[in-house]
Amino acid sequence: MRKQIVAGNWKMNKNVQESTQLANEIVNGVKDLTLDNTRVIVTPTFVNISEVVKVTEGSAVEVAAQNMHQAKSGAYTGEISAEMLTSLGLKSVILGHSERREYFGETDAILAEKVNSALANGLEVIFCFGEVLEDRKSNNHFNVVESQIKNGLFHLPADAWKNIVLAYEPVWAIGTGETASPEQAQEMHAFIRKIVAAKYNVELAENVSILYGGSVKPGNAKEIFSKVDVDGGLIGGAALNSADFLALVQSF
Ligand SMILES: O=C(CO)COP(=O)(O)O
Repeated sequence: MRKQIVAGNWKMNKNVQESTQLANEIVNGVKDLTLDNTRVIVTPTFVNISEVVKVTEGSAVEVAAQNMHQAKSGAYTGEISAEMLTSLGLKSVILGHSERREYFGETDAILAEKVNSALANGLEVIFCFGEVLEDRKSNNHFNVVESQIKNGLFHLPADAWKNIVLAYEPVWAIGTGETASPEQAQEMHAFIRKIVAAKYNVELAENVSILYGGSVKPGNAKEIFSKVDVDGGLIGGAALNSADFLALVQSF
C-alpha cells in the first residue's frame, strides 16, 4: 500500500523559537493519533533544522529540508550539501519547488543533478513540479508536467524510485487561495501515474506516493485526499499553525 504523506513546507517562515514551538505542538498533537499509513513531515529553514530535529527526536514527526546544492562540497558560498543534511539525521529533501525554479533559476538540468546527489547520499527526494496558469489556460499543463518529470527523473533506474515522492503543485494554486479542484488534481495525478508506468512499469507507478500542493486547507483537504491517486499534500500556509496542520494530518 502506498504511503500517505502530509508534509509542511515552512518556506522562509519562523525563527528558531517559533520553529521549535510549532514542532513541539505538532509532536504533541500526533502523539495520540493512530497514524497507520500516514507520514508527517516538517521542513524548517536550514538554520532551524538542528533545533527542530531535537524536538522531534523519538516522535512520529520527520524533518526534511527545503532544498540543497548539487555539489558534494566546495566553494559555493551560502549553499548546503546533501551530506550536511544526512549528518543531521535527515532522510528527505524537497527539490524542484516552483519558487526555487522561478526565483533561483533552478532548471530541469540542475534539478536532475540535485536529484542524483540527494539519492547518492541516501536521501529521499520529494520532487515538485507543476504548470503556471498560462499553461493550464492553453491546455498545455499535461505537456509541462510530463517534461518536468521526464527531465528531472526519467534518467533514474527503476530501483531509485523507492526513494522518490512526487508533488504536483500547480503554480497558480500556490499561496493564492485558489485550489485545483479535487477532479483536476485527480486527473493530473492519474496522468502522472500513467507516464511513470509507461516509462517504467505499472507496479512501480502504483507504489509512488503523489502529493498535491496548492492552497490545501482543513476545509478542502478531505475531498482532495479522498481521490484515488492523491496520496496526501505538500502544505504551505496551513502548515504554519499546528491546529490546521494537525487537522490536515487527520484528513484521510
Ligand atoms: O507551495 C506549497 C507547498 O510547497 C503550497 O503552498 P500553499 O499551501 O501556501 O498554497
